[in-house]
Formats: sequence, structure tokens, C-alpha cells
Amino acid sequence: MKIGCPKETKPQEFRVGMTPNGAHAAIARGHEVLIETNAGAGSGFEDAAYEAAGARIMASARELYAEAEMIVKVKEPQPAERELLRRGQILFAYLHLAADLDLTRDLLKSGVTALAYETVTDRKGGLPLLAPMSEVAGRLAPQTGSWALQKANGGSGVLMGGVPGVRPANVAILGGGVVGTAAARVAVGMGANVTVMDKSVARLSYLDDMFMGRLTTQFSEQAGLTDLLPRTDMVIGAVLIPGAATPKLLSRDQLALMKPGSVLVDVAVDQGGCFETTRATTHDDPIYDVDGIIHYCVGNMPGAVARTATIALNNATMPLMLALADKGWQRACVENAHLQDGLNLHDGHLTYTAVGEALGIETTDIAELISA
Ligand SMILES: NC(=O)C1=CN([C@@H]2O[C@H](COP(=O)(O)OP(=O)(O)OC[C@H]3O[C@@H](n4cnc5c(N)ncnc54)[C@H](O)[C@@H]3O)[C@@H](O)[C@H]2O)C=CC1
Ligand SMILES: CC(=O)C(=O)O
Repeated sequence: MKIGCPKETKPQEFRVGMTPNGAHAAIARGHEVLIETNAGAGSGFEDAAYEAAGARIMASARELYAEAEMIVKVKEPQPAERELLRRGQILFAYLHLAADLDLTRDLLKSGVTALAYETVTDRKGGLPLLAPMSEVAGRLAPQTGSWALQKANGGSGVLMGGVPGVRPANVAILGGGVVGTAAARVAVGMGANVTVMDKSVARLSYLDDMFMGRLTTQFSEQAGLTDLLPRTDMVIGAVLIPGAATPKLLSRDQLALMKPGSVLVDVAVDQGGCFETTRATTHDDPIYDVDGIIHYCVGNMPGAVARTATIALNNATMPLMLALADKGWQRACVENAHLQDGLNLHDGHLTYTAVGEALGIETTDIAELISA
């Protein structure tokens, strides 16, 4: 199969969908790999490294999209990229369709077969292609939030760990999954007082055991959050209902309960965000103020640490990318139900129920499309 990896075009997105090692593995199995020139440079992988692996460097995205049978990339195709996709082509990338009607419509119109990293599952009920980036974004969240807490950025001027005689920041984390746990680890490490809220008592119990008293767990419900907000300096949004639009857990009215200059970091922004006042921002201009509360809502946080993130992402995506290339999407999905969970769109049909529900679009059963 001809596998194409374009340069990312989302603002300040420095990750790349395939490393030279990934290219080498695909080429060793008889596939052809096309890399857009400079696609890997932001992650420290120069064209020469791909050429040494046997890949062909393409001068433009247009030429690459025209030739490739499968496009492997990081972020959802931006409007100009969507025009280059075509029926019969496989797209393997983060898509987060439930939060983006225009993207979904454009991809349906293109007829592409799209598998979303974030809905591929594993035997343990996890999301193995989302998890590595959740680890990265979770670790970044307290770090970025503490920067936003600084006065120069509009924050309240609270130091995460405090100092002897002055209390540390209070951090509330909504959702104790991969992002929430990674965020808790860093926030606790910075010396903050951390509370994690989740709907899953099993998850809270796991966190309680793991952190051995170094954080507080709290069942996620409105009354508890309302009670916590006046004492909270930073809220990190890390909730997920796989594939679906994120529930809004914090309303605009509730912002008035917080101290001026407190910070909201909505990591879940890519699925729509868990605060009513969330609007997606970019690394170019990451924060904004609503009613005196500083919001950070960047949908591609790991792009800021592209080298680490690209390698971590490729470690997870490469085996499935190779399965799609070796077998084609139909056989690969029939033989691997967890990969099949990644299928969101095929030939103008939406196949992912939670996305259909979020956007009011009818879905088609995958089984009908696979046997067709
Ligand atoms: N902005 C960015 O750059 C990135 C964003 N993400 C996003 O972060 C979000 C979280 O991802 P993960 O931690 O990997 O998901 P996860 O599935 O590991 O964790 C989600 C947690 O939310 C909990 N939850 C569900 N409903 C809840 C509610 N009403 N209240 C409290 N908790 C609730 C679940 O029980 C689960 O423990 C996703 O939207 C993901 O796409 C992930 C990586 C990068
Ligand atoms: C998960 C995701 O969308 C990202 O890492 O950018």
C-alpha cells in the first residue's frame, strides 16, 4: 500500500504522524511510504532520516494526497486538507468528530474511510491510541495552569506549592482517567492540594490507593463541585465519554463562585469541553478571560512537546497502521474488533453512534458496510 504522511497544518502543531522508524517498518513489509517535505522537522526528524529509511519525500501535500492510499497523520484534517481527501482513501488520525459538525460533514462528503485514534479500544476497556497523548496533556495541564496563575497572565498570583507559612494552590481535577491521573501526579509533585472528582467509584478507589493520602477523591456531582469552587485556584477538565460530546460540568454562573484570577484548563476541549465557557484556543493565543477567570483550552496540547509526543504516539499507532496497510481496512477491522471501534466514517456513511447522537446525523451499522 502507498502510505502518505503529510506535514501537520493546525497552528503550532509540530508532531508528525510517522517517525522514520515507522516508515522503515512499513517499507520492510513491502509498503511504499510518502512523506511531505519537512513533515517531521518540528519533532526533530529531518527529511534525510526518512530517505535513509527508504521513504520518498514529496514536495507538496497536494501531490502526497493524490498518490497515497492511506493518510496517516496526527490531527483532524484542516479545511484545506479536507479538499484533498477522496473516496477509497483511508484516513488514520485523531478526529474528535462529536465536537465538529463542519469537519464531519466535509469528511462524509469526501467519501474517505476514517479511523479515529481516540475511539480505538483495547481488551481492558482503555483507549490505547488516546492514552499516550492523554499522559502528555495530563502532565502538561498543571504546568500550563500554573503559568496562567501568574499575575502577568491575568492569574491570581498563587504559587502552586506555596511556601513555608503560605498555603499551596487548591487544584480540582474533573475526571480521574488517564489525563486526570497524570495531571494529579504533576500537581501533587508541585506541592498543590489536589482533589480528583469522577463518576466512577472504582476509579476513585484506585486513585486513593495509588496516591496513598496525597490527594482527596470526591464523587462527581454538582453540589460537591459548587462547594469546592470558592476554595479552588485551578480546575482541570479531564472528563471523557468515549466518542461523545463532553458533558458540561461547570456553568458560567458558577464562575462567580471562584476567586478572580483563578484558572480553568480544559483538556477535554477536543471533545467539546467540560466548561460552559470553553472555546477552543491555539498555542499561538492559548488563554482568554471570562468574568475574571482565566481559561486555557488548547485542543492539541501535546504539540507543544512534539518530540516526546510524536515518539509516544507512534509507539501506539504503528502496529495498527501496519495492520491497515497489510490487510486493508475491511480485513483489518474484521480481524480486530478493537480497531473496528476506531471506524467513524466510510464512503459517506457515519458509523459511530455517539458521534451521530451528538451531531444529529443518522449512523449506519459497520457490519452492513463491511459485508457490502
Ligand atoms: N487537549 C488535548 O491536547 C488533549 C485532550 N485529551 C482529551 O482529554 C479528555 C480525557 O481523556 P482521558 O483521560 O484519556 O479519558 P479517560 O477515559 O481515561 O478518562 C475520562 C474519565 O472521565 C470520567 N468521567 C466521565 N463522566 C464524568 C463526570 N460526569 N464527572 C467526572 N468524571 C467523569 C470517567 O469515569 C473517566 O475516568 C478527552 O476528551 C481526550 O480527548 C487527551 C489528550 C490531549
Ligand atoms: C488527543 C489529541 O487530539 C491530541 O493529542 O491532539
